[in-house]
Amino acid sequence: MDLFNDQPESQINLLPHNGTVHYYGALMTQSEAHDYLNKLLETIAWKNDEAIIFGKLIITKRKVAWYGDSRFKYTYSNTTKEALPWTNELLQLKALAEETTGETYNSCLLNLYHDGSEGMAWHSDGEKDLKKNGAIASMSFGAERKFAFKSKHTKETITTILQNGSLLVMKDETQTHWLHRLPPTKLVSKPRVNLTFRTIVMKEQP
Ligand SMILES: O=C(O)CCC(=O)C(=O)O
Ligand SMILES: [Fe+2]
Repeated sequence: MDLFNDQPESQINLLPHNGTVHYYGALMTQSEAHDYLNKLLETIAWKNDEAIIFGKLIITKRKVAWYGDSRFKYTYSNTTKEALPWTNELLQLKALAEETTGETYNSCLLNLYHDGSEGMAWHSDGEKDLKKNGAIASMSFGAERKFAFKSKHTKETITTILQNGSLLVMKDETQTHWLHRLPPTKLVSKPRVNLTFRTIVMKEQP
């Protein structure tokens, strides 16, 4: 809480217009967050990500994993992934994200950045399998990294720092009007794991 502002940090919208982003800061002690980082590094089925960009198969250094309520299929960057069943830690963290944000989620995309040389380029999470304007809850473990938003219209940018054990939520029209990215940095040599809890819309799945 800031002395000159009686709103708790989590109620402040980081975006000036056309979307809502709340940052809750760390939801647990640094040592609890560290234990989660180690557990996630050990128990998640990490794989290098594959994307088809301009018809070319790209394999990223960053690792990813995809978990969900049932064996959801999820398509992004022209590749389709099938969700694995929740682990104990993911169920605990999903419950914490749901309780804190007052929303529910049915799936989680995980990213492992081995060090600051790995990041994620400007994008928005507007895939058609996602609930339109649904909340996306982003939890971070390990190295602190900068996270940035850029308006698709005015190009203004907003930057924040995602701490170990922290939660940020993006909702309303954020994905329609803003891009976000995780910039690479030479200042970070430790790993970071990010979890984004999402809502996939149930469709007829083969
Ligand atoms: O690592 C992060 O904080 C962002 C991840 C992200 O934007 C995504 O998975 O869509
Ligand atoms: Fe994203």
